[in-house]
Amino acid sequence: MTPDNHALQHLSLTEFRSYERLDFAVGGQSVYLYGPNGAGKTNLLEAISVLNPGRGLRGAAFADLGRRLPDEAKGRAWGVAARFHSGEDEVHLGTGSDPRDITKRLVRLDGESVTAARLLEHVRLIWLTPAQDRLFVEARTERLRFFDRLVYASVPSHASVVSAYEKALRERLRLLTDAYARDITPDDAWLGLLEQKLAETGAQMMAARHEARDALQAEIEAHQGAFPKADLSFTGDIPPDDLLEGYRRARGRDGAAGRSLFGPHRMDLAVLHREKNRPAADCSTGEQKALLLNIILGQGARLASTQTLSRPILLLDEVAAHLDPLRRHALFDETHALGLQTFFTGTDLVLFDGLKNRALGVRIEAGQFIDFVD
Ligand SMILES: Nc1ncnc2c1ncn2[C@@H]1O[C@H](COP(=O)(O)OP(=O)(O)OP(=O)(O)O)[C@@H](O)[C@H]1O
Repeated sequence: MTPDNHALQHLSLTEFRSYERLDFAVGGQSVYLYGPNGAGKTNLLEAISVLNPGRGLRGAAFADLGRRLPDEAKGRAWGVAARFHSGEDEVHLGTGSDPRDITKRLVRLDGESVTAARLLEHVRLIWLTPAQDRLFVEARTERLRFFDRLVYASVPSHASVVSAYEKALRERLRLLTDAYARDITPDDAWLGLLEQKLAETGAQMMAARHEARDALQAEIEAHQGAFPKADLSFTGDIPPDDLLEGYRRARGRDGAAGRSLFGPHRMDLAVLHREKNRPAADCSTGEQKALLLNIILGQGARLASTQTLSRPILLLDEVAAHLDPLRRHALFDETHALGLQTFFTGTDLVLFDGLKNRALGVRIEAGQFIDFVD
């Protein structure tokens, strides 16, 4: 396979999880990592996943990512560095512990300190992990977070809009609960400003979610794959013009409840198994996984079709083992046809038969690369 120009070429880890040091010449290829439980396969995917804003694919705090020996109380300072080819240029990205505050991380782009949001200009990530197997049955906030991640892969500003919204929401709630506890009237001018900000960012947030949903659904329609089609919609949608008044009216209730009960943060992603006409939550475990893959591949197609230099990266942790051979091969074919740089993990080499000559195979044992299979 010829290395792709716009893909991840090289990855280095320093004191990251179980890896003291790792230099991996990815060469722009798709990769399958195989080896026994606890070998360090997911840790490697997690290292790639921190090349985006927010937490990585395990949702772990940054302080927990550093290598920690059994007798050490806390993790060491860690770092992940990656080299991409973008067109004619090489791009060097790095992220790791902030020495001033281990709970934070620093991000570098070609040696310069930048905000984490800048990573989205160069790395477009999608991931699917065993933790997401329960996505359709767990709390609404997890589904929304999952969907927001799909949104900001194509609309990078969505990440900062969501965080500005959440910050204003927290401030407003603090004012309201404080006023409620002390039985006083909250500062109207201050609340008004916060609600103005909520209405503005809330409207932007909803618009971006709808746009992403429409684009994703269009890809799902266009795609004749082996996975069942998902119909995506939202519940809890609010007309943007009603936002400001809605927050104002919810003040008393929110202060008393200690929760923000009104706003687009309470939206939910509804997913229907089209063929069965059944909500995803009522589908079998295998069907739910297949629906998720339909969504993930739709997202892959959506990102692959947009004109940017970087090739989307797909991280699929322990996905291959859960599919029957027909679907597994379909997954290999589809990710390859979409031109995604995919990282698969699994315990057995035999799972990846269908990837011969299309991906680089790496055997991992106890945090060491043991063997390469081309
Ligand atoms: N901060 C850390 N420092 C040192 N080791 C760690 C740290 N965090 C996790 N580990 C260890 O990393 C090892 C590898 O974990 P990982 O999840 O990558 O395994 P895996 O190969 O994906 O296994 P499985 O097939 O069971 O999913 C585990 O034994 C875990 O205890």
